[in-house]
Amino acid sequence: MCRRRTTKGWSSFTTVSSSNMADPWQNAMDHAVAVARKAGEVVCDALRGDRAVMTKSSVVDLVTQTDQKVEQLIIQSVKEKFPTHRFIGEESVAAGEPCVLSDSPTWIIDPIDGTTNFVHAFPFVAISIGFAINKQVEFGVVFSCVEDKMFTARRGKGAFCNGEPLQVSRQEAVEQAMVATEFGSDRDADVVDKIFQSLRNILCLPVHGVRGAGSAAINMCLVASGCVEAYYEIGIHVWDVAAASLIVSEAGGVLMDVDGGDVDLMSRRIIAANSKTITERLVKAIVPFSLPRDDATPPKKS
Ligand SMILES: O=P([O-])([O-])O[C@@H]1[C@H](O)[C@H](O)[C@@H](O)[C@H](O)[C@H]1O
Ligand SMILES: [Mg+2]
Ligand SMILES: [Mg+2]
Repeated sequence: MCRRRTTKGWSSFTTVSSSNMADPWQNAMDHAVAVARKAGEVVCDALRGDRAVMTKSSVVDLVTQTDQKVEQLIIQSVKEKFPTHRFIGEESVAAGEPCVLSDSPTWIIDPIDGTTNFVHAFPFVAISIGFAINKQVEFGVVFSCVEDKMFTARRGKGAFCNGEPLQVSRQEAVEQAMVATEFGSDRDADVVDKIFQSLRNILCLPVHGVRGAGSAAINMCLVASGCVEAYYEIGIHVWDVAAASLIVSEAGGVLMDVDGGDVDLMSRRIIAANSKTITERLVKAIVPFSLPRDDATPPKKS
């Protein structure tokens, strides 16, 4: 109990700590968790059936009807509860919607992160839902549905997997680190050469090992869980990493651009790591290159 001075003398009042204050986005976060779980059921059901494959930007950039169906399921259910909110969804952008992150409340959705895994029934696929206001991610939900792992983070309140708190690894010696990365879906020979050059540099640091789950969001949750020290990739999109970026930072991790600058979720490049020390070692080893930004893509629809 504290005392404060009023015009009529001293009165008592109780301080309210920020952790006691009602969270204005708790409803939205609960909804994200519920709809991610429902989406996970759809994805796991589809894994047991036929999965017809279509392609997008290249013959190895895959999409299925399940990606499109799950994105619509998520967007429709959010719209019913939060009709004024905006969306950036992977498959909506592929269909011509703009990829714009304004200051308005925006849901950033990857209906299936790991579509290539999904097509091959390689059991690491996730539903990723980030929520941003004023261009800052407020909460992130990544549901690795085959593993039945629900990763969540609320800005300033920590990161969790199935309700258990997450903490990044404390290992700061890169020579004892495990690093995750992906090859992505760009098969341009120059790009592939740069990816291999980075991989060679990192293997020769040396590191204990290099892994890749086939899902950017799951790789980042592995960083948050302390199973790998770092994940990096050039070629990801904002919907791959928005939710998981908060899960990593709330678990005590670091986010950076591959050139050592500030992370920019629209830039298509990221390092997510347990520490600044490991991140800086990786910056020296990665051969950086640039791709068209997500928010530079002109909308196909007027
Ligand atoms: O297309 P998608 O399966 O949602 O997402 C892809 C996966 O996260 C993959 O691991 C990564 O290498 C690609 O860069 C992403 O685009
Ligand atoms: Mg993805
Ligand atoms: Mg996807």
